[in-house]
Amino acid sequence: MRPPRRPEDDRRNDRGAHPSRDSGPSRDSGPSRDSGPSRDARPSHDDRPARDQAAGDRPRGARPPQGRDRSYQGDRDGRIQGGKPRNDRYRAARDHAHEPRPRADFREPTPSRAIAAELLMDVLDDGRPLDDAVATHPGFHRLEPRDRAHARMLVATVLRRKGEFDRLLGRVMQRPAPEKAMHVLRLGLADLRVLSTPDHAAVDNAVRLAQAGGLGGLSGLVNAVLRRLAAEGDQIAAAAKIDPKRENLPRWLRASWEAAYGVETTDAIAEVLLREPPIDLSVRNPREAAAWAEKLGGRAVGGRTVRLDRAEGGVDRLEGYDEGAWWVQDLAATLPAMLLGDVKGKLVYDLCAAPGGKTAQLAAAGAHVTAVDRSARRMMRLGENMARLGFTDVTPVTADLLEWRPEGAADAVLLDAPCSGTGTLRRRPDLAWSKRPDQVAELAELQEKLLEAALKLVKPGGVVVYATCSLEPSEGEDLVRRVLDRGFDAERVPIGADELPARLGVAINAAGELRTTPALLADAGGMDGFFAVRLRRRDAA
Ligand SMILES: C[S@@+](CC[C@H](N)C(=O)[O-])C[C@H]1O[C@@H](n2cnc3c(N)ncnc32)[C@H](O)[C@@H]1O
Repeated sequence: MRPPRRPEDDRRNDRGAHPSRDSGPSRDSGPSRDSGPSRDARPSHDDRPARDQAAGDRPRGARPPQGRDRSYQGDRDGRIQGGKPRNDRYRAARDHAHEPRPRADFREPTPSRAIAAELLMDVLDDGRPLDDAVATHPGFHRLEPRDRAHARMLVATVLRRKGEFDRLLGRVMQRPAPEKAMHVLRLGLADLRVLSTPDHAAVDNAVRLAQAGGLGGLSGLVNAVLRRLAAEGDQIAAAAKIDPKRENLPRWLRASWEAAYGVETTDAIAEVLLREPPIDLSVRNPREAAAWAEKLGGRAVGGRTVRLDRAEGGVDRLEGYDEGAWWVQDLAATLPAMLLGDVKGKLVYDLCAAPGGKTAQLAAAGAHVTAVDRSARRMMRLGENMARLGFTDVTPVTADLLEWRPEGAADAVLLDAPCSGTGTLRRRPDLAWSKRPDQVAELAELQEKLLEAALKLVKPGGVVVYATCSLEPSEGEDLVRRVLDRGFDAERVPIGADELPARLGVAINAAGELRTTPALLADAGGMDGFFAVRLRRRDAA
């Protein structure tokens, strides 16, 4: 079913803040999962070597570029079709992943669409993380806030629906168009099928966009394809059994989730991933969550979260931002720090801490926090965030956890390990098309080492909470089992439902670990997929 049309000719999405993790330097591009406690509107660059970044937790890794001439079909498993061998192209993209490249691929028909098309080229063709592409696109930042939000919404919609759109296009096109034209068509479908733009405006905009992109020779094709899909899209989708929740995940990801969670839950997750997520704010004083919800026109969910549908003009324009009353953090991302229990007055090592969402939680709870991260750039953000929030009892350390040797052990440790981020696809839909299974395996190796290092940094009898924002068991449940089976001097301390906010007890698995998925509390807007386990280092004999 298509959503009802809105009457405006060229509907601009009016969500002021598009939540995405570290989503670029404008204040109207809000952050998300644990984008850290600032307005979080900065590029998610970090300064690790390119190779590590590619394997890192955040969308650092350039995906294998897919070539502008890639076919519109058959890329759901991320395979490259034709062109240079994948590794060369991947390496090339990775080496240049952080270079801002001025785009001038499209002259503007409507500025937000031209920029959306260029961002799609950055992300899907050149393998750049969306947040980075947005952060470094000069034209994007020259747009009015409303147009920026619209451009982001268009890009996110295409990234969320790419599988479905490509199948639809495949039903009506005899052969693939050049990839640049495919982006124009995908944007047209975003308008037509999701964003409720009236048919004639959607088609017209796409034709003008094609012309503006030097694709004038294909404007007839764009016109014909989109007109046909405007008129018959629903019937064509039904006849071809194109089900959005089944089409929009790469095959390997779907297979991984079906194996871990079953088909029904995977469908439910996929369904949530189609929707724009809410903006979650963590309130400094959890007792004030309801009051802040009322002030900001949101609703209180979980322990300390205020959930907003939108933030007109950006989160940093909201009341409470300047005074540091809250920070942006997905509801699920608030849970791992809660598992440390009462940390007041304790020395806590927050490992892999930047940009500081969990550091802020620990500091707000009265812990003496040492926040360690190897990324100088992200640590700078952590420093800014702590300054805005007024937390003075945080000691920042820029260091590689695998080499860090503090003077003493901590009372408690939180390790929020770098991961594939597949739990955060609601806010970072580009990850679906950039992550690959071999990267997940590489990350699991790193996570194991980091967990072993973390266990050595807590006093005997102290607890370590290990967390990732991944839905892959290889970065969560399986990894912990492996580490414990190897005879590590640690044991799980099962999580109790009474330690979690209401309705989240269901997220505790049989081993007493936390496993959230985006389908949890779907009726209230869902949450990121997170894994967390609490381990106690055994007392020395
Ligand atoms: C999931 S993010 C942390 C998010 C953060 N805990 C928060 O709540 O805002 C993972 C972090 O791990 C850091 N990291 C990756 N490898 C590391 C290592 N070997 N040593 C220290 N930090 C590392 C990355 O720089 C990144 O900031």
